[in-house]
Amino acid sequence: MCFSSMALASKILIWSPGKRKKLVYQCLITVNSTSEQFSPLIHNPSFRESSRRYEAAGWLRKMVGVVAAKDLPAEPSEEEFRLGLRSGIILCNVINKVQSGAVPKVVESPIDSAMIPDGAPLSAYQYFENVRNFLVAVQEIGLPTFEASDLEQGGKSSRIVNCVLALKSYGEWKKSGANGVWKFGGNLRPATSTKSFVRMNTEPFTNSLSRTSSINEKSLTGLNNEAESNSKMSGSHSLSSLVHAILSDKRPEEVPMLVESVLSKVVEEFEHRIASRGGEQVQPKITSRDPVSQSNGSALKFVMPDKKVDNRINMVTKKEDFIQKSRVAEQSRSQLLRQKELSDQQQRDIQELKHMLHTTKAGMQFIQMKFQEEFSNLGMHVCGLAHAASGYHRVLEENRKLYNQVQDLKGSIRVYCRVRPFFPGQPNQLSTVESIEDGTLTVHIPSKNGKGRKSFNFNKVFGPSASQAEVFLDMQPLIRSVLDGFNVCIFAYGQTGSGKTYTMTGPKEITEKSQGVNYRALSDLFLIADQRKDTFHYDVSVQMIEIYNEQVRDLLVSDGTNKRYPFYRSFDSHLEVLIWLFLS
Ligand SMILES: Nc1ncnc2c1ncn2[C@@H]1O[C@H](COP(=O)(O)OP(=O)(O)OP(=O)(O)O)[C@@H](O)[C@H]1O
Repeated sequence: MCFSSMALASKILIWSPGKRKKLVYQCLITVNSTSEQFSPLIHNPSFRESSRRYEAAGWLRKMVGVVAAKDLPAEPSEEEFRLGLRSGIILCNVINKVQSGAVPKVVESPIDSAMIPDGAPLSAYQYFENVRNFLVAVQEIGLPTFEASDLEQGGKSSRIVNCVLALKSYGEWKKSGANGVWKFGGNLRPATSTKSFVRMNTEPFTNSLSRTSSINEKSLTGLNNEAESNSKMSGSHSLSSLVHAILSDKRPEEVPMLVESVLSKVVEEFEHRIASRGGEQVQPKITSRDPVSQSNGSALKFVMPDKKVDNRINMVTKKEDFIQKSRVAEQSRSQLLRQKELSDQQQRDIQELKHMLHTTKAGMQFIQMKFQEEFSNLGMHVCGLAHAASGYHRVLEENRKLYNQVQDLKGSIRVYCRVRPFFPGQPNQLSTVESIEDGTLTVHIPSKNGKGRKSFNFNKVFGPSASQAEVFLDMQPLIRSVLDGFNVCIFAYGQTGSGKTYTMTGPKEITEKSQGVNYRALSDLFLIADQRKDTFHYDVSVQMIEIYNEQVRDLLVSDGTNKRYPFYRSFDSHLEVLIWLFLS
């Protein structure tokens, strides 16, 4: 086979939604061929290099036309060659002519790249898209590649030349009908670089991978079968040989799909291995026992740069672990901080509560002590009161006895005299009352020649100016004796119109001031009964009778049928008793 080496590369994007993290693993599969050496075209190195460069430049100019290739001289120096191709436009346009659509989009810069001094930064689009897409396309076809840095100052133009001549050879082979096995006789050097190229705009690329997977499965199966038979034939396990043997009779359009399907298998394997890293340490190497090679039946064997891949995976894993650990540590640190703050706050609260409890306890003890003190004082007061009450009752009893003794001493029968004033209309008439001195009333008797007079003694004599209140004041002590169990009788007598009713009841229109003895006596009795209600209970009843013509009549009988009282008492006929009070 013609290739001394072939580099296949792909970038695997693994989306880990749980960790919200995008991990990019780069996988390089280098397939080393059996060392098949090709004879150099020309033994003089410098001549050989320049003639090859001229050949490459001439072919490129021919392919794009001299106008488009104005920056690329026909026989360029190494620098001219490099500068002419630096923008990647010529390379992309040429490869598109060799294989239509190899670079889907060529970025044409309005800036003249020739005007850009060497070392000046090119447009990012030109640099990354054009050159990179060209290199990806070259890889996909299976041609030798170069480094993007080879287009910069100090880069190796020989690798660019080699790539261009390989592209030329491939183009001529296709033009001739793609019969037989395509051979390239260029001076190829093994691709030692581990750099890979990824077509810009990776999304469509990955979409195409998934879209063509079913087709590629079939192709891959066929590829494996063919590879197996080829490997038997050659007796070698060179993947390069096998791949090229298979690719040789494939149409160029199918090649990228086949390569993609191989890469998709690699991606699956990597995903599988990355996933299996969660539970156990990674099985580092993809060998012939790995699922990819086994499922393919596997004459197709990938000899991977396991150590590098594993190292990178380990590094990424370690980095992940480190990030994860530092995040966990950060979280636990902040959690600890929060817990500490919470704990401090709780400690402060506890101290405050303890202080409050202590204060409340002291307050309660003080209140309890005060309460006990007041309780004992109250007990003493109650005892004193009880003692005083018993003493009071004793004193009250003595007082009552003394009071009633005084009443007795004053006389159990008392006689009072009240002189009525003249009626209105008799102011000029002479009064028979000569004088009133204490209990003595002196009256004039005209029949005895102006000398006739007579004195009468009473307990007390009330003159015409005496008020109702003054009259009652002398009777009040006797009425109060009723509440101590003494019987009292008050009655009035006198001739008609002398003022009995007025004294005992009051005038026709009674006011508080003109109330007579009956009203005042009853009010006084009820007042004292109310004052003594906690000590004594009194029942009060009233009876009103009339004695007239030696007949006693009950004045409170409402139906009037039996007004006559059932008993008779003999009174002097000239006495008229208005009110008989029974008080108990
Ligand atoms: N101290 C007094 N001050 C003013 N007016 C009085 C006084 N005493 C009696 N009177 C008046 O004298 C009149 C006769 O009094 P009263 O009716 O009390 O006499 P009496 O003795 O009850 O008569 P009788 O025996 O006919 O019932 C009444 O108009 C009364 O208002």
